[in-house]
Amino acid sequence: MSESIKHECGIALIRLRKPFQHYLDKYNTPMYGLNKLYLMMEKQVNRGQDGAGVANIKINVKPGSRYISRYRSVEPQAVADIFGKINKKFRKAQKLAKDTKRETGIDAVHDAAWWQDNVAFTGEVLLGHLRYGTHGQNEIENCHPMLRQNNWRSRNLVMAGNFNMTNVDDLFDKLVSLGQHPKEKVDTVTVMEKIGHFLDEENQRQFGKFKDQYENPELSDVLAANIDLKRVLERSCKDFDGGYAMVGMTGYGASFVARDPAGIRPAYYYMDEEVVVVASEKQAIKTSFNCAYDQIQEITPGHALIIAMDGSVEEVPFIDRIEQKSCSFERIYFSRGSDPDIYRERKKLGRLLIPQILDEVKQDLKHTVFSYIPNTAESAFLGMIDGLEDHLAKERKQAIMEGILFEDQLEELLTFRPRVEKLISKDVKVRTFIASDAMRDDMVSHVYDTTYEVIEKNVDSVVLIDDSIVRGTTLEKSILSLLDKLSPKKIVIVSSAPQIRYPDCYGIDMSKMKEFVAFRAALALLKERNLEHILDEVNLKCMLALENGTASQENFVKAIYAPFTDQEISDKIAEIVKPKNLQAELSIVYQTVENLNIACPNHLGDWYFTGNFPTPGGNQVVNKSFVNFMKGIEVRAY
Ligand SMILES: NC(=O)CC[C@H](N)C(=O)O
Repeated sequence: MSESIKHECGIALIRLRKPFQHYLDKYNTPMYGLNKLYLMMEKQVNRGQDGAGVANIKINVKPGSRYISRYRSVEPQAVADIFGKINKKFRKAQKLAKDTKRETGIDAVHDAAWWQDNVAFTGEVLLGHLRYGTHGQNEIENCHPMLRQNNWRSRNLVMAGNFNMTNVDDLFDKLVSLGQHPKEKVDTVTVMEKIGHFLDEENQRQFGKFKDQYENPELSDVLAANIDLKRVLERSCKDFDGGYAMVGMTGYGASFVARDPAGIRPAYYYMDEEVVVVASEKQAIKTSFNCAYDQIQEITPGHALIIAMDGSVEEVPFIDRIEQKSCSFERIYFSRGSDPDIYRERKKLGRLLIPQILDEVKQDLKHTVFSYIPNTAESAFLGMIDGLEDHLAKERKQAIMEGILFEDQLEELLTFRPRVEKLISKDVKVRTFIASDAMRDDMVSHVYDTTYEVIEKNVDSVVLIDDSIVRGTTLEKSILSLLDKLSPKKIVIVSSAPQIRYPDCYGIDMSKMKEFVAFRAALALLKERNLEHILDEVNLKCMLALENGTASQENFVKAIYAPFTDQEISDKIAEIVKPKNLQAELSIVYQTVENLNIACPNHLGDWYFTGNFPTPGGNQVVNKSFVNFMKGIEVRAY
């Protein structure tokens, strides 16, 4: 994407199912799990750049030894920073292990017990998280995994998630009404405290059951063997409204990953005899464990994958499912495009745009050059070119069938290829020099480089595909002017995603209406057509509904867009982003929602395009977001 919508988060969980000695013997390193975790995290840095964190639990430790380790970082290269520290620790430990051998004769280097007794991060359960915050600042305290500690092993909880709750304020109030005094309002803490509260209760319940049968020191193991995590999740998550893939590790080594009932946020898992792993993206699992794609399963929405202390696994329902609406933005943009399904879907998105594009260039392929915004739009671009080839094949077939061609015409018809050029490349280095003064816009325009001399001036049209257009600022401030320097007759900007009209509230940090160029277009059209009273009407409805607690029943903001066709909004967007001195004609083509649903049939969550929120809390957020806009308040609406 030429302008980034803010990313979300990524999770990675590994459970080593065999004794630690197995990995030490087989892979000849005490860092087998850590190395895999590192890989899974590096393969998901696309999901969050604010910070990262890892935590580790050792399952069999004597009282008095540490069994939870954690590192977090908000450095620019957070994952490398964390693993750099861990590696340093292990280098030191290797040395210590060799010294131990020399001094005592014990072969510490190859002894799992030695490693687990002496070195942190040698536990069997490993959790990694990449963060792009939707709540709270980008600070180390807000980085996951978060800890809820207790002297009872089975009451400890370590949590991380890719999530956003629409009702986190209500959840917080509930904690207070339970008599708690939370030390923070950060959403991860709130969610963890909620789950932690019911974990405590479950501990108490089991304690009550067994306290007469066992001596207290034995109870720790008895509790661990009997805690019912499904029950804990059922009780704690029932009033969550949001999108989530929440990972929890307990102090005794059992872990879980709970996925929201509409399957909004992604979560995949793989297991074999050695490991159980969970990640936000299939590709991270595939590359890290070299398994086959069909061995990687999706966690069923409304279900939790529970990995018991003994390494056994079950996938259990913990909340009633609602209509599945998995986030389509994962497919369009967020997730890595090297996942074969996502790659195919992105190509299809490009291909489905062909009829609209041909209309824009009046079928004149001889004078049209196709290109793309580098990186993320590449697959959609390839699909678009496939679509053009199909279109040409059809034309050839028709002409041949009609049989009215002269030899030179036939020659031309058979040899014609779509004109594909790389017109724009990204010059990443320029970014670091961007200053916050009057030079900024000029500097921004140099983040991209253009290729000259491939466009026939004032004759050719340029079709440029991007994966989405949120604010339109990069188009306005750099891309359009750059393209215009090539002097095309017309510029057609194509978005492989539909118009972004509504905020997200399920994990993507995109919550302010004013930021969306589609919203600005609707505002401009309302003004032009003397329909501005609609703004006040919607505002009143939203405010009333928010006041009397019915705001989650309906998305009133849809009325803002209702008077206009998609085309009218697209045309207005083109006007808004058009730099004043642009010579070329400009139009913008957006994917239709119907075609998006065709291209990504298993990811029908499209609330940011349609306003159809999958949970009631979504309506509440969009209504509030609108009221905030009208009041001129620039805060997140959840
Ligand atoms: N994008 C996310 O999933 C963010 C997780 C969580 N809401 C946070 O802000 O830390």
